[in-house]
Amino acid sequence: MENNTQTAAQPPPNREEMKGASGQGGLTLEELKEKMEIFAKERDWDQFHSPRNLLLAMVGEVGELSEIFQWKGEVPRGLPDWEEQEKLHLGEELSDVLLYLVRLSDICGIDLSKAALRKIELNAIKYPISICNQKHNQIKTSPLTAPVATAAAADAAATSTTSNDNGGV
Ligand SMILES: Nc1ccn([C@H]2C[C@H](O)[C@@H](COP(=O)(O)OP(=O)(O)OP(=O)(O)O)O2)c(=O)n1
Repeated sequence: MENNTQTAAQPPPNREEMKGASGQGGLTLEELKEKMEIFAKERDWDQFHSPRNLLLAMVGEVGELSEIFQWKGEVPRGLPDWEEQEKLHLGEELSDVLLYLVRLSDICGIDLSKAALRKIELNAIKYPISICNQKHNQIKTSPLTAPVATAAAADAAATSTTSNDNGGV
């Protein structure tokens, strides 16, 4: 998605208008799911929202999200040097990815809230705090020697049933 904020005929909704049914200024996944369902129904776009189409649309939006960071090098957390307009654009692309993900989950009959909570629990089992902290401390105190053997042992303990592809934890 290109930055729609410059071409939109309507002014953007204010904070009150953007509040969800929860009234907290934040939407639940369930509320997002319902909004996407209504959005598609009103336009008779249900017919296009097949699993494959939604997946491809989401991947396309991930590409657009990536373009924002492309060639920038690493950027500090909070993006302190970015213009407000760039951050607005980033929010739009993040939202496109989220909205397609929510819609894809719904169309596939997956309860995304439940699935995500379950996955967090699985992650915690796979990567126990004690082992992760132990490994980080070892790396901090002796970067060139001890970690090699002990980290391998920690990996083996943490990944006894599944592969460890988390990029270094
Ligand atoms: N068949 C469609 C088309 C769009 N959308 C919604 C979900 C996304 O949030 C947004 C995507 O709209 P566009 O396809 O127009 O993509 P962009 O907003 O990225 O615009 P562009 O591709 O012109 O940059 O609209 C949808 O639900 N179903």
